[in-house]
Amino acid sequence: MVYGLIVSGGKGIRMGSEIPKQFLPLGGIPVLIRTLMIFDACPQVDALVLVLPEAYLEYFDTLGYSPNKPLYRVKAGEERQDSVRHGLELIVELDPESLVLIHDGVRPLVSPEVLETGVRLAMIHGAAACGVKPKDTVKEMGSDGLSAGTLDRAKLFLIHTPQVFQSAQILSAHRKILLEGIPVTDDTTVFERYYYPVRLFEDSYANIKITTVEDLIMAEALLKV
Ligand SMILES: Nc1ccn([C@@H]2O[C@H](COP(=O)(O)OP(=O)(O)OP(=O)(O)O)[C@@H](O)[C@H]2O)c(=O)n1
Ligand SMILES: C[C@](O)(CO)[C@H](O)COP(=O)(O)O
Repeated sequence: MVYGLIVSGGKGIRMGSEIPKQFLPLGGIPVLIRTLMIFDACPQVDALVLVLPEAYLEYFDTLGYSPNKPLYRVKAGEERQDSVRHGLELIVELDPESLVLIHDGVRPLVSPEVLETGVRLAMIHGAAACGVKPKDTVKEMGSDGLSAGTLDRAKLFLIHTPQVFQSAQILSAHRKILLEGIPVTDDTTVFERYYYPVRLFEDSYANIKITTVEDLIMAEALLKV
């Protein structure tokens, strides 16, 4: 089995909207529903696990979308890594041999090709994640606000989601990092700490994470391309 784990349990503090950003309309359709529709239409994905804030577990029904694939709802945790772990616990209980595509619910412009490539590469290499090369020069900045060198762009990769793993391995890695008390913002960081390097592959620059108001404006524009 291949599961799509869509983490949508955040508060969207940086967006500053009344409802969490995953429920805001993008071209008339809530951000999260756009993301779910792409996973629901993906032939490589068998079932969906959706992580939601506790207060929005039932609110989801009011959005009027019922996917064709089985959809399981899971309560979010305090941080993203807790939400991911909650989803993985259910997935491993359902099928310990499965693959999982972990994806931010607030990346509604992900392409079907990236889902397909992620699954294919994870089947070959064990784990795969998409991202893009930086377009800007990247500086290090000291705590004094002064420049402290320039990083070699050729060696840098800005990581996106989906990130694809064997469900049991990534759950075990998440449990270990929790015990170590290390905070993380993405799952490749967790995986490579206890297993092996992740196969990286290029994504579209359009697969943005909707974080602040500017991102919503950009996403609206990208929908028209
Ligand atoms: N406790 C959390 C925190 C985040 N997420 C999800 O992880 C993805 C990426 O997180 P981010 O953009 O940081 O979302 P928020 O945490 O909602 O944003 P903010 O930090 O501005 O509050 C989002 O789909 C978000 O809903 C989650 O499932 N559970
Ligand atoms: C997982 C992620 O989307 C990869 O770009 C990102 O790390 C999430 O970070 P955030 O701090 O939770 O926005």
